[in-house]
Amino acid sequence: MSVRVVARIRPLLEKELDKDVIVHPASNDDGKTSNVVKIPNPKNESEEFSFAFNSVYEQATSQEELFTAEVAPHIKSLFQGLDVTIFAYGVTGTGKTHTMRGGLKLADRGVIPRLLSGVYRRAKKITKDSNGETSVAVALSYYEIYNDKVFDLLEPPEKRTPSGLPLRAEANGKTIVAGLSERPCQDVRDFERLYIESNNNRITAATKLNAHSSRSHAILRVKLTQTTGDMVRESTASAIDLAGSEDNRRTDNDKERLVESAAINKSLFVLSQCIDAISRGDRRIPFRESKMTRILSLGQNNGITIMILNLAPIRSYHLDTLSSLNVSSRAKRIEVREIENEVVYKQPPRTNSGSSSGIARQPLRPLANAHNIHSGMVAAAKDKPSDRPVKAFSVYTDRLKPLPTSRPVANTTMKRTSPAHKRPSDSDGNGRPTKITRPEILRPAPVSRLAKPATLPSMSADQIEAMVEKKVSEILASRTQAAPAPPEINDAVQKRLDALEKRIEDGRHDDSRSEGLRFLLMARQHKERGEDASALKMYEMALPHFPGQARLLGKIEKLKAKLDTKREGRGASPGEMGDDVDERPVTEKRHKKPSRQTNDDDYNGAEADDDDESFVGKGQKKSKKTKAVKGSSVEPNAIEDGPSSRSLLEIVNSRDVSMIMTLQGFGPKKARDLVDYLELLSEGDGGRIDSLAQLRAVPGMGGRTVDRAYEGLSACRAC
Ligand SMILES: Nc1ncnc2c1ncn2[C@@H]1O[C@H](COP(=O)(O)OP(=O)(O)OP(=O)(O)O)[C@@H](O)[C@H]1O
Repeated sequence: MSVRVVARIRPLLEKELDKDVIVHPASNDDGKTSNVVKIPNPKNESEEFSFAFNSVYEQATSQEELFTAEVAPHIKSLFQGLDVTIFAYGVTGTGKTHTMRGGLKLADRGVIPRLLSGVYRRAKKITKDSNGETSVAVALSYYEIYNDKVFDLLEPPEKRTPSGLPLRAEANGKTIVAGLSERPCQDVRDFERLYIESNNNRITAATKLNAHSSRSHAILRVKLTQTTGDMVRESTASAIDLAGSEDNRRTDNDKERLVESAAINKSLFVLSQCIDAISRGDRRIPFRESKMTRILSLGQNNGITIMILNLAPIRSYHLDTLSSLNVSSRAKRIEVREIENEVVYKQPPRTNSGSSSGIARQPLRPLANAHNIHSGMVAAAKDKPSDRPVKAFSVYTDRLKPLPTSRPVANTTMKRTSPAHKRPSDSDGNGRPTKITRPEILRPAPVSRLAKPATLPSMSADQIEAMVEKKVSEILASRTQAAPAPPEINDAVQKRLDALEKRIEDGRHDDSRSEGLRFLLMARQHKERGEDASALKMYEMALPHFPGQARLLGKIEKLKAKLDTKREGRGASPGEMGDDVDERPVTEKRHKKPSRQTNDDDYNGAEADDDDESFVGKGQKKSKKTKAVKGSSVEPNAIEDGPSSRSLLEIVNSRDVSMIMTLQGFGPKKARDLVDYLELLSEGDGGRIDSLAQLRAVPGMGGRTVDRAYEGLSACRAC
């Protein structure tokens, strides 16, 4: 099934009462809320963009209504052995913490306390119905990712180490936090005490945009262990309150807040890149570029995933809201394998006779390694398809078109024709919203609070679902074939990188060494992707941790020479250097004499069996490199084909003003002018810009702007 994405629009806050409300759910003809969120086009207020979700919850939706509709149905699945992930996403101050945690009053309790109440209630029932044969144990872990470091929230802050806890990939593909504590929790009271206590350990601060802004991503992991005789099954519910993205032009953040904000924005940027890459069908998904995305592992985790997009309804959030609508509407296309966790036996494993349901099963593992356990009773129930959660695709989905040749068509018919017949479409294949002429008079807020799934009269939901799934598979398959393969890291190299990462995360090094090894790891990853300038930057950042290390110095010199040759060969500005753009940190560092003699053990341990040339798949790449160093005519297409160029052109061709404004050097005017130009183009030859050269030639653009935008993206990839 795909990730279920629902939007929740928060009510106006007291201080906002005179503000202009611009975000609202579309209404069906019967006056009920549809699954579409509408927001004006910032450059033409007479038009509205529409974004379709699996459900939309308007301002007056209560905590209970949201929980009952979106989370409660999955508690049963959790007990059937499926992992459930619920996460709140949105700009700062839009209600993520309110949704996930909520207030202390009964009616204000958010998803997390309600989830726990539901879990205990069901556990009690299961134990009672089985006459005590099945027991259910609940254990909690709770941690935050702050400035890309993981801290245990069940431990007091003074116990934190500055580098935080390491992540580790398990053999079953799950990413876990090594050394995280886990506390058994007997009942709701036990949970509430622990939860309130540990929330005090979470880092929040007052910002201009939110008086209690979460400065970290908080992840609560509820582990359920069901035991019946010698059979045990574990499943996990993860509830994640992401920190909100913030536009620092609006925050007046001080230095500390800015550092936090940069870490938050970077991880959310990586998340959006992951979502884009998955929805494009890319082979490489940049999960590893932030801890939050590694842990979330969107589309990699089995089970059920629900994304709650929190939205503020007012104008001051306009561009930020558009941007998060864009990202989240793409997330709907992410497929998650719905695999139940395996029954494990306390005694030597027996043959699993009950696995004929066609569900992909994981092999039996000994209890010590068991992650996911299931009671016999529940296992028996898995054959009943009716117990499975409702599929997210059931009625609404994006109207998918192949990327990105299509351009959005102004949809003027949707406004008044029966929405039951017209599938509201939020986007073209690129997640771009459909423009809809704005009604002259806005309808009053819909009477119904909860969005009901739309129905199509002539086809059953199953038929539609099958049709949509088929279409999606076809499109993804054709994209995979058509899309230029992103630079891939070959298996052998990936293994080495993983080994190095494991070594770092084993934590056998002091902080400085670990930090140095991390930079080496990143350097190698960049180098593998052909991003030499970024690799150089990382090697240079590793240098202070391995002072005087001759081979490291050698690598740095080699890379510098390579980049210099390229630059001279091309006679181009740094912005034209593709991923090899010169983004070196302060040069003095490089020439500084090392202050102490190095102990090279760690460095050699990390780099041991490979020098620059042998590291990368030997022979064939080597010849490419030689060419690259020598050639002035080398790779004129490397810039155009590089990942940063592709991202830049993709953002430009999205014609999304808010997205374009995220590019370095693009203010609102430049972004709007560019979109206008693209609109003009589309009347002629397709309306796309296919190369940086073409972008530079756009009237009023200027080569420098393109270079700056390019550099900004390259730096983002490097940071
Ligand atoms: N549905 C709602 N009903 C009533 N108040 C709400 C609702 N959603 C949010 N609020 C209020 O809006 C304010 C901001 O909400 P909250 O702190 O949850 O935002 P956030 O998205 O978690 O922000 P950040 O990312 O900065 O942590 C709070 O005062 C909260 O009580």
